[in-house]
Amino acid sequence: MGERTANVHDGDIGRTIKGLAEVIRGRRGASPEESYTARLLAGPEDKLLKKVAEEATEVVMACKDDDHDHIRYESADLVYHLLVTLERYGVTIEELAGELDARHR
Ligand SMILES: N=c1c2ncn([C@@H]3O[C@H](COP(=O)(O)OP(=O)(O)OP(=O)(O)O)[C@@H](O)[C@H]3O)c2ncn1[C@@H]1O[C@H](COP(=O)(O)O)[C@@H](O)[C@H]1O
Repeated sequence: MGERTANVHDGDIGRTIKGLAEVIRGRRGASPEESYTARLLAGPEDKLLKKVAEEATEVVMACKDDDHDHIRYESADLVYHLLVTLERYGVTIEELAGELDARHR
């Protein structure tokens, strides 16, 4: 975990998530040898779905340890794998935002 550190951020999570989703979309058709994301998008469905479950479990375990940095790190892994999942199954980031917005308006 230590090789990646938290950056101070301007708080525009929407821009960050959208940018990452665009990078992930751009990996469709990329070389699986060169891109982990391309492997998740084009490889066995179960490989991706197991990663989502595994990363969610890691977030839970970090919470049980009350380990702030680890929670942040594992949550980033989970969000990334969730975004890859949305891309693979054709759910856009705009649809996700619409779903969330509809719940608090
Ligand atoms: N945000 C991420 C990101 N978060 C986590 N990961 C990868 O997710 C994997 C999770 O780590 P694990 O230790 O659980 O798994 P592993 O042992 O490495 O791999 P497997 O067990 O799944 O085979 C690691 O390989 C991480 O590098 C990510 N890989 C890519 N991205 C983003 O995706 C972009 C495209 O990356 P490529 O995949 O290189 O095209 C990058 O620029 C990043 O912005």
